[in-house]
Amino acid sequence: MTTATLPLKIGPVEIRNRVFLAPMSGVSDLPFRRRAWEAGAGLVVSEMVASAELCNHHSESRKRMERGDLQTHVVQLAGREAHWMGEAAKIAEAEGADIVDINMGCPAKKVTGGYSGSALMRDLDHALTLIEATVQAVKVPVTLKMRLGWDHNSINAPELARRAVEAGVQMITVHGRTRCQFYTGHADWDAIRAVREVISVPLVANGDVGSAADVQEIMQRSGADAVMIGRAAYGQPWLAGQIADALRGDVNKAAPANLSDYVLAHYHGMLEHYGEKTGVRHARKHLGWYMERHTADVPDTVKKALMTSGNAQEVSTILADIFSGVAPVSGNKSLKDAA
Ligand SMILES: Cc1cc2nc3c(=O)[nH]c(=O)nc-3n(C[C@H](O)[C@H](O)[C@H](O)COP(=O)(O)O)c2cc1C
Repeated sequence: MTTATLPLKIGPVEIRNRVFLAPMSGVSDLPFRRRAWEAGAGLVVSEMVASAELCNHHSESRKRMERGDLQTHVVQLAGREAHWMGEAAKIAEAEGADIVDINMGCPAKKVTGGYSGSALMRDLDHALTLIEATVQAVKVPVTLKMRLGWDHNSINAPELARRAVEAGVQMITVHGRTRCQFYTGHADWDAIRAVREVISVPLVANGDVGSAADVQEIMQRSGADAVMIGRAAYGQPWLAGQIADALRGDVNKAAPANLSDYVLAHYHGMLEHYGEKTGVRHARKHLGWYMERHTADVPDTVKKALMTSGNAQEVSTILADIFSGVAPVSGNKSLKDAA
């Protein structure tokens, strides 16, 4: 038993344990979050939703923030203008968000080029206008996810976290890399502690966590209250729940007993969520990750058929073939983006 298995409160929201699934654009859609939640993740967070697009009725933005039957729903917003952040937060709250999270960590040029995501860490006064607008717009708790800073010469996560909490933010997540590192090197778990020292609201540590031992170590080194897991969950959406089980000393109930049924259910969940045409394409990266993680000897011709077929029935048949009798492998490595 470690603190990672204890419940946590964010405002009025009860969080059942402290091992969370990270928001991942193009990955943590509703079908994936549902899998992670059912396996016992303490919290799951939507893909980032662009605030201006959401306000301008983009159907894709709505889809990214669907709640489905999730018990606790966190919608992450990205943006660069206070007005749109406030308006988008109101929409998210009206659509059932229990928590609104703000993204100040995304390093993608498409996002930072628009002065949102981690680019906001270069101008904290401006970042604060977005935070204040979001906090003032909604009654639900607002949380914030960030990196350590823009680069190693500008580590300002502690200052941003302190100012955000003063403005009313109720939980801070820190990915232990700078924006300029993108995903290179190793996340600096010790550096997150500087944020711990200036805030008393829950702190979530993130970056390169893939096992129960990692969870214990990052919490100990950073002083964080909880942990967020991203890429290590590729091909094993149950990972956060499995780690929470392990830390509780429970028999592992999170990993699927039958991988073939599990992958097929995830696949059909994606087809239902996106519609068949988009779903077939969107599912490919997940199917690639399942294969990479759990199978060793799938012939290239079969892989190719799986990754190129536009026929959902054909793909289902191949999947049943590949995964029947295969036992899930618990791995702690972060797989590369297949997309
Ligand atoms: C494909 C991908 C998409 C991501 N999308 C988001 C996002 O929408 N919002 C966000 O705050 N972070 C996003 N991240 C960052 C992750 O939440 C996390 O901070 C990062 O991957 C480090 O954690 P990890 O080492 O456990 O993967 C994304 C990361 C990846 C790999």
